[in-house]
Amino acid sequence: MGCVFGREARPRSAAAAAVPAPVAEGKDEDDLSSLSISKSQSTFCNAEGGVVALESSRVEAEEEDEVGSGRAGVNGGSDSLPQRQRKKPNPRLSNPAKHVQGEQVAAGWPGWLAEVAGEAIKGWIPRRADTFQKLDKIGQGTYSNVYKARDTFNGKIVALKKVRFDNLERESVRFMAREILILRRLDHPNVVKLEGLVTSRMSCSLYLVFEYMEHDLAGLAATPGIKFTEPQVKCYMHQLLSGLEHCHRRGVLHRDIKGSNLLLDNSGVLKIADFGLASLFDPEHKQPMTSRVVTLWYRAPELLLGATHYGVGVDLWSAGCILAELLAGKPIMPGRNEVEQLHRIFKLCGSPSEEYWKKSKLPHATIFKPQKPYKRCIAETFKDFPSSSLPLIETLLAIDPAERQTASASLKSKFFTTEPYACEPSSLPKYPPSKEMDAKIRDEEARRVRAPSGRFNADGAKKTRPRDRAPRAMPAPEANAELQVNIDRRRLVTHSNAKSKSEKFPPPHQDGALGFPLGSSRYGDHPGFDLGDASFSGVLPLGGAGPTAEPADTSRLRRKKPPGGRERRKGEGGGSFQLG
Ligand SMILES: Nc1ncnc2c1ncn2[C@@H]1O[C@H](COP(=O)(O)OP(=O)(O)OP(=O)(O)O)[C@@H](O)[C@H]1O
Repeated sequence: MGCVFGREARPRSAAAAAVPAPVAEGKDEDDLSSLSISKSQSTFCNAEGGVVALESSRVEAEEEDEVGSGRAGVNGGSDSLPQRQRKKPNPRLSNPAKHVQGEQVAAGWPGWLAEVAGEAIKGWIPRRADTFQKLDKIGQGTYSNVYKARDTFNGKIVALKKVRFDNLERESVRFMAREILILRRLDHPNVVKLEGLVTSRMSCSLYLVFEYMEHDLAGLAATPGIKFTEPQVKCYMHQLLSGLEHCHRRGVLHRDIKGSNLLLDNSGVLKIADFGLASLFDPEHKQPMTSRVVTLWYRAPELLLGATHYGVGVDLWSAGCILAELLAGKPIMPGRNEVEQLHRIFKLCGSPSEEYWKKSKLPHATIFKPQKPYKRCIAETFKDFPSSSLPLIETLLAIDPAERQTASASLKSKFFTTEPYACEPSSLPKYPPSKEMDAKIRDEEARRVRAPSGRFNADGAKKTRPRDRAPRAMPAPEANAELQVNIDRRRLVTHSNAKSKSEKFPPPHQDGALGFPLGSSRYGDHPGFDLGDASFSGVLPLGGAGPTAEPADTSRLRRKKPPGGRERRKGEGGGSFQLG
């Protein structure tokens, strides 16, 4: 598909004349070989010696000034940013001047990208597409496909995340630019590294180049026969919290911590990935943010209650859910919708104190406040967990985000300082491929094998009962709710449909984990939560409650399926093929 967005910016510099037009207009976007760029542009965009290196060393110096703190307040607590960092312009809003755009186009970037996302690509040069050999499709996200590929320069295996811009809306491009800017800010062994970008002037897609990671924690945890020991859980959690500590120190909230976004390589190293929902935050200069983030099962109560000023606590809540999930062997609060999710939270963690209801002034407090308070029962529920894990779970799953520990403080907790200690990542077992996608394929395969003896739908497909399906966490229904165009679009949708927020989630029959009882955990059984409690009668408010509390983002959802139908599954599509 050719570009329909914007005009190709005319290079102004003399160097621009040396940049030939690409030859690939109209070719299949999936085919990297269709992109052709001149030799003069073939420098790898890993311009670590340029802007990235400068940024990196500056932030590093700032990070050293940081003092890890104690509590994660609703606006980031004491995990605050140093003064110098705060003075930087908001990269979400700034874009280089026109002459810089011209230079970027001269360097090989497409005009549509330089025009809208100039700040994100600043100092980088696009990598030639034909220097990668695509090997396999390894993942599918809400707005991207992820491929395993070989870098033909050095033979290194990488992951290429292809972001499509089907209709090339500026806001979608800006949104992706935010992810790139955030990734460029981060540099830590437990955070996935953006190694470069691949694009062409005419193609309407962009490839993000990442180091390749063999597994993700959700896939691994769902692999039959894999049970994590206490030292292994400590090892994963230590890495997760170290990565989060780094993100938070650099002013980044991830806002979608869950197992499938925690990637693992064959040496046992865990890296936080998928910064598509991440946001920059500055506790000193509060900006309202959307509360419609984080996959439901890992979503903090303040978000469910509509908070628009929140901080690092939202990621730490998710980390608490993951810790308990790793020990329990299954998700601990698999709610079907926001009402049920909040109910599960209150039943396990207790309902908020009167003081919290008063001080927090959360938008949905009046709707969700239970008629009678719930008592906290984490210790009883998880009585068979290792005892040193309980204080950490207690603090990470604190209802009041001000009482939730920061990542830095969590890393100093008894959980990590008492025996048995975390094992070394390199001592973790070597697992077969185990992405969440592999787990889904395995489930589908198992269903297919069972199909002959089962009942069939009218269309001949085997009916599946909820308990046949593997648990699957529902992603946040929106991604870029802070972007005005999406806010406006959602307002329109809201007013025309007048649907409740929960209706935007996949209906119950699409979710395999519904009513999943909390039983038979690795560390003993704990009761499922009875949801038939008359004292909790939350009704979700209708949309239109304000710009940051709107229903599903349509642009991100729309991108979920590529035009033209069925996705190739892992292993399909003919093995290795040369791209260039
Ligand atoms: N560096 C990597 N190495 C290997 N696999 C990866 C890598 N990055 C992503 N993947 C795989 O691709 C999947 C989708 O990637 P990612 O989560 O970044 O995309 P997304 O479109 O932002 O997804 P989501 O819908 O979850 O927001 C991941 O769950 C993972 O299995």
